[in-house]
Amino acid sequence: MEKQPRLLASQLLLKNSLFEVSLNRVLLTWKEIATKKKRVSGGIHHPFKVAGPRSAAAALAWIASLCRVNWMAHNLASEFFFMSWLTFFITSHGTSHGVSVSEILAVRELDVDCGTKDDGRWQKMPQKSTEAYPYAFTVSYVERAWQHRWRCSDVTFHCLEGALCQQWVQTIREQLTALTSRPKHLLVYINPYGGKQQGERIYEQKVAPLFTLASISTHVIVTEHANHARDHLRTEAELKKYDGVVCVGGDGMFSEMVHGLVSRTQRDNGVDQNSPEEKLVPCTLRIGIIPAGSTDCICYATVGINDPVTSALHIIVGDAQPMDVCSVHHNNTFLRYSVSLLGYGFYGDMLADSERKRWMGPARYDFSGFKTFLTHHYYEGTVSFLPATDILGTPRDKTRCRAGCFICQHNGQLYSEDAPEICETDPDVSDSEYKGGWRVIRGKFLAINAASMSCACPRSPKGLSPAAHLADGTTDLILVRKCSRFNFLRHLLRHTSKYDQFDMTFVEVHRVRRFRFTPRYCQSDSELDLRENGKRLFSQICRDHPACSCSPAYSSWNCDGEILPHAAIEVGVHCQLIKLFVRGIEEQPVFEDLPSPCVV
Ligand SMILES: CCCCCCCCCCCCC/C=C/[C@@H](O)[C@H](COP(=O)(O)O)NC(=O)CCCCC
Ligand SMILES: Nc1ncnc2c1ncn2[C@@H]1O[C@H](COP(=O)(O)OP(=O)(O)O)[C@@H](O)[C@H]1O
Ligand SMILES: [Ca+2]
Repeated sequence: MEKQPRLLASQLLLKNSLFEVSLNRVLLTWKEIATKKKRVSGGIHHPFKVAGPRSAAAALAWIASLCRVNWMAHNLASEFFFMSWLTFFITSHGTSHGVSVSEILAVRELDVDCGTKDDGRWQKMPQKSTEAYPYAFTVSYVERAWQHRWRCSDVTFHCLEGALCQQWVQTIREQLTALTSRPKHLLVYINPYGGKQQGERIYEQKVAPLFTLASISTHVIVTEHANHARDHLRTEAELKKYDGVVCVGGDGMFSEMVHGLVSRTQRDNGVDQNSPEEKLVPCTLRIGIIPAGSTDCICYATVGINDPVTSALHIIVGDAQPMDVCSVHHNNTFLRYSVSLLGYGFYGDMLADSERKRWMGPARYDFSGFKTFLTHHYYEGTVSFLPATDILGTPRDKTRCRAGCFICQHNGQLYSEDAPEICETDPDVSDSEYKGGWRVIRGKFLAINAASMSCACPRSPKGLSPAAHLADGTTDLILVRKCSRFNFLRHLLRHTSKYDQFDMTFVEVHRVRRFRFTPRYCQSDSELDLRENGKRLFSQICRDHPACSCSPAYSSWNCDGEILPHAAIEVGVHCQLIKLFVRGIEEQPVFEDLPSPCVV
């Protein structure tokens, strides 16, 4: 015989505050909880310990037999903890599944009499359960899927009394309203031409329904030209009306958001962006990225996957992750900000070539990457940098920047205390000097890269600098000296394997706070003007042997996917200048005896 809900306990729970009830251990047993909708088929690695069925037939039988949901109000020592952790457990065959309130997306009452709403998210209740238990509500919550993906799952609760049902809904809504970090109003910019030109479709089909479910209102702008979003944010947007801004596109689109927001914040606070030494004011609005670009490095390196649904869910739950931003100057004039890659030589040349092949979509990078590899140009110049000596962590660490990173917290605190820089000298390096704490290296380089974060992306899941941190106030300066094509290929290939790309004689990596690059030959203003207009100069061919076809005098900088025509630049890191609607890459739990596939 089935157990009836313990009404006394449930009434007590709902009449009084959850606080009071938390003093008594309460277990409410609700009868016949039916459908968990949106089941994902096959290959799901569930982060919780779930003993799932092992075959499709067993899975169906198991789903059909999902029989009981127990809402448990725990007797917790800390009341605060209780408030943030109203936990529900779905029990089946002795297994349970807990969901934190902070990961509940929405709660909705169901009109059982009229049948369940069939809007693609709901499923018809079994006739037997609707007759016996005519009231129901559905809780949508975050479920972790494979490789850092998040999905929206639903669980429907049935009961005998309408009032009780409403009280549950109201109580859960109150809990959700108390989560103040969740955005309610968002300003969304869609780049219709990014990546495979799917931005609008991705937003309408995958993201907008989730924002609606979570009662987030949006103002959506489909951009009409490059820099539309940047200029709108910088000058026109009524930012006070919003809890955050969202871009649908790639790294270039994200870069527009950063430029718009950071410039607006500095202007509002009277900060001169042209001064390289100026301390910038952090932005208060968080930025969300719905990946729809070609590389999606920022999204991939902060979430662990470039998946629009996952990113939308991180926005809904109100995640926040601070991020470093580099400012780039030339002759005391502000050029750009960068959050991921600043690359001269290989990545600059590849980007310049790929811009002419935008019609190829994301494949342009493979084509231009291959072509640039074959040209094998090197560039002469001087790199000066201020090593970050007072911090935790090095670019050769085995540990990675993950959600709640201790190194970012520690180094971020150091930065805000304005600790003085101390630089030790290294007498072993023959072609480098030290000048006032700055280290100077001259040479011929195939690539000079600065990675302010790992720069992990689908092409290189560990990234350009796997141990770099999102918010530690430093950038990893990677110098790849002139070497054979074969060795350079080995270095590049190591970005895609478990081998260390820095463990090669012609590669060095330094964790720095500031750096400068000066090409061996000065660029004239006329050269710069022509480059700014996208033209490549004949005068770029080798200065020593004008008739030969060896390396040009200058490359360009790839600044988060935008080309900088100036070769001589000065770069400074601004610790935690912006915040994203992400939490950093979550550690994935280690499974013992994981059923495969495990369906939940
Ligand atoms: C022979 C195998 C070579 C494999 C090399 C893989 C190394 C990959 C490191 C990639 C770092 C990417 C850093 C991010 C750069 C983006 O900002 C930029 C613009 O992105 P988007 O706006 O989405 O177009 N993307 C690039 O510069 C392309 C890098 C692709 C490298 C092959
Ligand atoms: N409506 C538009 N038309 C043309 N270019 C645009 C538009 N909106 C944004 N852009 C520009 O497109 C470039 C690439 O955008 P992005 O979204 O990063 O795609 P991808 O990853 O494919 O490069 C960015 O530099 C951005 O400034
Ligand atoms: Ca950093």
